[in-house]
Amino acid sequence: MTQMTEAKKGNVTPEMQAVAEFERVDVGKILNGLASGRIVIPKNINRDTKACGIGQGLTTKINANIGSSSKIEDIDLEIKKAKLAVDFGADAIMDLSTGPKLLEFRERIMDSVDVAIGTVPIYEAGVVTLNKGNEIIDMDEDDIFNSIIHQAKDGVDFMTLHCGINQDLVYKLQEAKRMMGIVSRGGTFLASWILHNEKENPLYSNYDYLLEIALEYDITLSLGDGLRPGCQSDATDTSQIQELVTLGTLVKRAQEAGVQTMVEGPGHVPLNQIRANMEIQKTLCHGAPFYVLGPIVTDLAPGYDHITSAIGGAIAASSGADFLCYVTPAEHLSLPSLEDVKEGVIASKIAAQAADVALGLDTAWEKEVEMAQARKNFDWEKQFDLAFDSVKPRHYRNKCELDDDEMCAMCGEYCAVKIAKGDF
Ligand SMILES: C[C@H]1O[C@@H](n2cnc3c(N)ncnc32)[C@H](O)[C@@H]1O
Ligand SMILES: Cc1ncc(COP(=O)(O)O)c(N)n1
Ligand code: MET
Ligand code: SF4
Ligand SMILES: [Zn+2]
Repeated sequence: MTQMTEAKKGNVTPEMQAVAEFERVDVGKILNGLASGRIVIPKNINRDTKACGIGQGLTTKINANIGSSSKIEDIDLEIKKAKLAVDFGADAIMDLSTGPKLLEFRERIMDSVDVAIGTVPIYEAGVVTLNKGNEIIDMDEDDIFNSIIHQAKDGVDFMTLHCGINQDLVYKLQEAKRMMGIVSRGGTFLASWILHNEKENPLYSNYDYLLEIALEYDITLSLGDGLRPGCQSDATDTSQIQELVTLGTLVKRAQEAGVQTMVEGPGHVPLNQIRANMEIQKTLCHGAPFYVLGPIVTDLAPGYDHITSAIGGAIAASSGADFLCYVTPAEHLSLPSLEDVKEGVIASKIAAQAADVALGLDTAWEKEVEMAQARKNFDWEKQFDLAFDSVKPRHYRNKCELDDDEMCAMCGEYCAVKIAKGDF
């Protein structure tokens, strides 16, 4: 049973009901969205995950990535990051750990938050192989599928699976002479495996087996973009689009099988190409929810990539993307700190809300109206309460002590809002 197979039968699950109430839409809309593959609710049958709908007509959701790397492995810090991200409004957490203790990390992280948890099982397959003293290219098909099954049993709700990066596309990429080659970690694991073993990507050749596993546990597939562009000049190139065409065929097979499916997208994309990218994805991928990383709209701001991504994310979500993967100020430089996680989540929340306002969603507009009323009424506590970050604005407000609540230190006595209040 999956949320999708139930929806196809016309059965409303408690998760569909919860999503409808949260979004304040008719449950029939959620049912139809799930049945047609335009909405997903990532929730493994083995996990008590808070229901969260992602897709057409729903508010834009955001994901925060956390996890260890081979250079930094601190479980308590990663758990703090996961909790902080959820406190600041992350709808999902991806554990992207690749440190030697990744198995223990995933278990502890899954226990510490109740939002949907995503992973990239090929990382586990790779790290387990390395831990045995072998190279990543020595993985066999069983290693890959065993990681997927193991994580499915453990309750992982959605999985990034780079099913579209097949042998043909890897050879074509060698001819294409891209500026940045491959920047996807899972994508490089598989591409180098394909080249060295001269074999087809098992996630592509054994896709039907993958669908069987997903169906059994209700794993939401997040079809990975192994060939996403890693710089502005690689965006929307032949390799990226060829992979998307392949992903479109895989989406259709998953939807027919009753497996919930999203598609992952770029990456690094010039602002003027974002809308077209979203439209092409929706068309080629049969309306499946689109989960984008950024997009980063200029590569000249390392240290500020939460901003380059929020700009791209706002355009993306207002033109069709449904799920934004946060990017932190540490992107391209290091593992994020707690402060970086907070900034990444807030930047994504800004992008999501900006898009939802542009899309005319009632729930988004109501909050905007409430904030305007609080500003007009000089209700500072209400403003802090409505803010994505309630600490920072309070700190600014308190920097200058004022004996009058009806102004701030910007205009002081000449506060326009105060002067206008009686007359307008
Ligand atoms: C694909 C995306 O995942 C991010 N990413 C990869 N590994 C981690 C990690 N351990 N913690 C946080 N983010 C990570 C990259 O920075 C990129 O933005
Ligand atoms: C939106 C999105 N895209 C991709 C990945 C996986 O990362 P990678 O492809 O580098 O393994 C991810 N976690 N989220
Ligand atoms: C180019 S470094 C890898 C992560 C990167 N930001 C990306 O687009 O996927
Ligand atoms: S430069 Fe850093 S972020 Fe980019 S792929 Fe290499 S290790 Fe990952
Ligand atoms: Zn990048």
